[in-house]
Amino acid sequence: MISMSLLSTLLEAKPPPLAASDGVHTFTYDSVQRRLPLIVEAVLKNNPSYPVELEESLRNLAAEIECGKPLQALKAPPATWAAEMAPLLAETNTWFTAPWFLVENYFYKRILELTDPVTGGSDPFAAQKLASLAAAEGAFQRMLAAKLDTTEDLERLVMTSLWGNVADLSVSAGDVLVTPEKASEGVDGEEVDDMLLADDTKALCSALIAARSGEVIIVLDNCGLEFVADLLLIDGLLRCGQNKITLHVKDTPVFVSDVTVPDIEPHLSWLESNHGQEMAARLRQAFTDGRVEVEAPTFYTSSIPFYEMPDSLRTRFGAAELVITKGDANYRRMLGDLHWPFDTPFSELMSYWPSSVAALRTCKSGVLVGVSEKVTKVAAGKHPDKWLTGGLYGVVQYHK
Ligand SMILES: O=P(O)(O)OC[C@H]1O[C@](O)(CO)[C@@H](O)[C@@H]1O
Repeated sequence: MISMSLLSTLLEAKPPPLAASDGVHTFTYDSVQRRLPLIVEAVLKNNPSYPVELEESLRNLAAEIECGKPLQALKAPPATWAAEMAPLLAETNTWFTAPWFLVENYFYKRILELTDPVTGGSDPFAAQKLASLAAAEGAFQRMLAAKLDTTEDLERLVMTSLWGNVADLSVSAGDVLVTPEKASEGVDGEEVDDMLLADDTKALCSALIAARSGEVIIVLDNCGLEFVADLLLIDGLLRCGQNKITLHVKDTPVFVSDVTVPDIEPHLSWLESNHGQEMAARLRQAFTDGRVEVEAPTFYTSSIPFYEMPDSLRTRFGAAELVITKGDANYRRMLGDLHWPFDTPFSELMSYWPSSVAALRTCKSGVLVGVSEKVTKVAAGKHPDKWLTGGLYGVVQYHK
């Protein structure tokens, strides 16, 4: 049942959004001031054929961010962006004072604004995405050895998809992360239970089984190991008789490694060249006969929170039995990227969602809900610097 009123009540005491101005020692500040310029550097390094003028304009963008200059209007803003930016421009917000979620999404629009006219719309992160896929090889072979391509044990597949989210290029500022092993360890590893701050896996798997005759929408996140792990889950669901799965991907490159439509085929071919031929054949068949479809709503490259989703998306979600969102940035969008107290109940906040919904996410930002103080204390005690933002811990959260 949709309850906007509960959310409205919670939003009356709306916590502030995360922003770099939270403090120079925060992860958020570091993300903007140091890591966004590094992402620009990685684009330059991975695109050696860019003309000198483009290199210079990208370097200027990095310099603008580093010293927290005021945000500028986008040159040809996509539909919603003019409205998203207007109040911030009116108040002369800077890279540091504007809400972090907007700043990050805006950053990728600024990159494309520079690269698209010169490259005809080539993905500036294409080389990094391919490198991350190549780096997934060892983990994928371990997943095959663990028979994840034949199991119907949804809990294992959900865990694998969750831990696939560890490998993320925007967190590592564009370098391939060195820990894809984590995803395959996550398959069976005993220590994994300790690494889950919230675990609704069983409820989610029951919901998946109950949803078999309907549609499941999966809001994808990263290319490389994460999407490979997601494909294992998708294949497993199909083998369990799932009638329809719709993949929601980004309409334009964002957060370095997020899946866009052109990224899908290289992943299927990669499976074929890496001992995953049978799985790839099953997936190709499902794409052909329409059991798997792909949609790329422009909403996902806006900075708008899910609770303000357009009616078109609300209707899409409402028609599905279950929506699964992957990754940290989608989690932040679900929660408006606000400083909610960590023990705010997930289900209460998600009461606005028009269907059942689950979040599979490793913790890579200061946004977290649905976790008791006791649990956060233990995690913070063990890994004071990393527990909240280092991708060490994960959550599987489900709202019916
Ligand atoms: O790929 P994911 O899991 O969405 O993570 C991306 C995360 O990385 C970051 O870029 C880290 O700064 C966050 O903004 C974002 O939440």
